[in-house]
Amino acid sequence: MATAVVREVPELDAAAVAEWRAGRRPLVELMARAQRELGGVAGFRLGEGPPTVVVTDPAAVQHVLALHPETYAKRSHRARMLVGDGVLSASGEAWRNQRRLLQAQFTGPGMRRYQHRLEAAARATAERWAGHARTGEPVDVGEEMRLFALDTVWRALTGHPVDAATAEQLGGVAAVVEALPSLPADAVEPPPAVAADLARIDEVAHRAIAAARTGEAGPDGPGLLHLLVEAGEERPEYTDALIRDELVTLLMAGHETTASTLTWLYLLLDGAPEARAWALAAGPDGSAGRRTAIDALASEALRLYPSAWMLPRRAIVDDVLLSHRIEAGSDVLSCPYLTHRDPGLWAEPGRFDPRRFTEPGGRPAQQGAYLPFGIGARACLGIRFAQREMLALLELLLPARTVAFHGPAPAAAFGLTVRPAGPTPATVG
Ligand code: HEM
Repeated sequence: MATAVVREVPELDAAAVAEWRAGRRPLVELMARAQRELGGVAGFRLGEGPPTVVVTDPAAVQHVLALHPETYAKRSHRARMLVGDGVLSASGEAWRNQRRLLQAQFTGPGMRRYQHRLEAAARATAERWAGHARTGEPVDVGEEMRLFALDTVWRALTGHPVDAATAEQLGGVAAVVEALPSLPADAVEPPPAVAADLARIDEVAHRAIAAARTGEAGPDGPGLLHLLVEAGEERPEYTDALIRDELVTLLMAGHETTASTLTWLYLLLDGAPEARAWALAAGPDGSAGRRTAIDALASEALRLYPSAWMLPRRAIVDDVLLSHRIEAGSDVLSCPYLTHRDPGLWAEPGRFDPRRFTEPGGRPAQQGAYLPFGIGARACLGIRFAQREMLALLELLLPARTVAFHGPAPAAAFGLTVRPAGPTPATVG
């Protein structure tokens, strides 16, 4: 039987890495160069030890994330400062149990319970935008979307709409998410500004936990937080610390991502007004045709700007990945952002065209070629939640309101998520 030849991962040379370091450019640029020059499994060395491996080939992405999660362990070192032992960063048996408890809330009957809360949050935003349109006062679209996404997840968690003071305090989540990637990899203590934000977030979390324990359920019935508090009554592992971590995890994973996707979508529509017209022409209000088209708008925004643009893992044993030798200890970085823009997979990858998601053959058939929500056991827990909340909002806003940005779209900032690097002021019409 023929044995496949196993070779080393091709690597950028030290000069390329030194040039990148000297330019103080974001990591995504070095990753993009590795992919461009060396292909879908490519490496570079950032220090002593094994190389960092960038994985963009769909079959390799599938291997790492979906087929061999036990070989490629999730690495959430920096995120842990914010989300502690929550389901996003937990591992092994603890992760399995935590995921099982939450999973039911995000599928079938659980999701049905939250549907009208998503819709209520969407209506509240649509009403606010109607006010902005009347007064003509400028809005920051990114901030508006953050408020919407926060309100949605807060209603799911607590049963109550988010109040202004809580929303203000939780602004720290965005600040922490922004600050974390620039901390040294071995940082144990957060710097003072991050520590202050974390303290404010903790205060909100502990207040919400106390309210879930003693207070009344919200007007929409109990929230997900009540479920966690109840779990704490029966299962010793659900301490207040873990309930806090789970709450902050859901707040972070569940609002930064959706908010930046919606903001990117509006920025992209600004450059492609025909796409909005196409979606509105796909069917009347509330029709299946309109919904499919709106989903396609969101899918295409997530192709160009997948909020979780990089999915880091660490090889915990030696492996062979598409005939490349992977050494135990290597950082293996899947990168939906680069896979989604690979010209070998996508026609005219830089162009915003939602029809890719509605027309036959519009997108690559390979698994692993499109993964804004990740793939495999650690894929996003909130896929349906995110899709439904975005649909609920866009069904109301797209036909009713126009958005005129006051300047060109900001560049992308690649932190834990990919966000617009600056404010996004606009007038709503
Ligand atoms: C457009 C919006 C969203 C995007 C693009 C997104 C993307 C992702 C991705 C790519 C992962 C996998 C990370 C990895 O493999 O390392 C993930 C995990 C996760 N997401 Fe989302 N997400 C979104 C919205 C949400 C929402 C609304 C929630 C909850 C309300 C949520 C909760 C989670 C959780 C808890 C995990 C960790 C799952 C685990 O490790 O078992 N996400 N998300």
